[in-house]
Amino acid sequence: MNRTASPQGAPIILEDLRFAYPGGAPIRFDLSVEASDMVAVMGPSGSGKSTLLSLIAGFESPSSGRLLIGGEDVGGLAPHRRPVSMVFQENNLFAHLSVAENVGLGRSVRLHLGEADRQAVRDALARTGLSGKEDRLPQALSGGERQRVALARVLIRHRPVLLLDEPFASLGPALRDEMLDLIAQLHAEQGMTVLMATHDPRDAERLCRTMVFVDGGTIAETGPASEFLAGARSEAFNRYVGSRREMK
Ligand SMILES: Nc1ncnc2c1ncn2[C@@H]1O[C@H](COP(=O)(O)OP(=O)(O)OP(=O)(O)O)[C@@H](O)[C@H]1O
Repeated sequence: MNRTASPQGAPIILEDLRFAYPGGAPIRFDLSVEASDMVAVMGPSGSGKSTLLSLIAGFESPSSGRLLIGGEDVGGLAPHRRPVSMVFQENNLFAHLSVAENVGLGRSVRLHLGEADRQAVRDALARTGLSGKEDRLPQALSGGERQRVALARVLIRHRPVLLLDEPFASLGPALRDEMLDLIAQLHAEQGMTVLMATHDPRDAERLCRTMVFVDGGTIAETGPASEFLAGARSEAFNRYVGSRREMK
C-alpha cells in the first residue's frame, strides 16, 4: 500500500450481503459508495448501522454476498488485512500503552518502529493537537483527547476507507464540532472514503455529501445528504429525524 501518495479513497460495493446474529432478524445490504465520498449512515436504533460498518471492517462475516473495496473482493480477508480503519464511540485505545504507542500501532502491531515511523507518529500527534502528551496513558486524557489519539492512528495508517461508528456521541457540542473539522481536514489531505454512523443530523450536515438511511436491517434509501436533511426524501426518514430532534 502506498503510504505517502496523494489523496485517494476506494469505492465500496456490497452485493446482496446477508447476515444474521444468532436468533436475530435477517440483515441484507446492497450498497455502492463512490471513492472519497463522505457518507452519513443514519437510521433508528437497532436498524443495523453498526452491523453494516462491522461487515465492511470484517468484524462480522456475512453468510452470503460480496464485499468489494477498491474493486477487490475482501470477503476472505481478516480485519487487519482490509484497507480500512475504524473508530468507535469509545475503547479505541489500549489502556496500558502510551499515547505515542497507541498511535504507533497504526504502523506496526508489534510496535517495531523505525525512525521514519516515529517521525510519522510525532507528526500525527502534532496534527491532532496532542504534542506534549505522547507519554501519557489514555486514562490521563479527556474523552476528546482519546478520540484525537484514535484519529492520529487513522492518520498514519493511510487506509483508503475510514469507518466511524458514532465516534463523537459522548462529546459535548463544541468538542464535537472540532472533531468533525478534524475529520474534514484529514479527508481533504488523504481523500479516504468515509462512512460515519450517527444519530445527529448536524453531523451529517457538517460533513457528509451522501446519506445512507438504514431501516429494518437493510439500506432503505440513499441520495444527497442535503435532500434528506431538507426533508425532501421519504416520510420514514423524516419521522426518524423528527423523533431524534424531539429527544434533544
Ligand atoms: N452481538 C450481537 N448479537 C446479537 N444481536 C445483535 C448483536 N449486535 C447487534 N445485534 C442486534 O442486531 C440489530 C442491529 O444492531 P446494530 O447494532 O447494527 O444497530 P444500530 O443501528 O447500530 O443501533 P444503535 O443506533 O442503537 O447503535 C439489533 O436488533 C441488535 O439488537
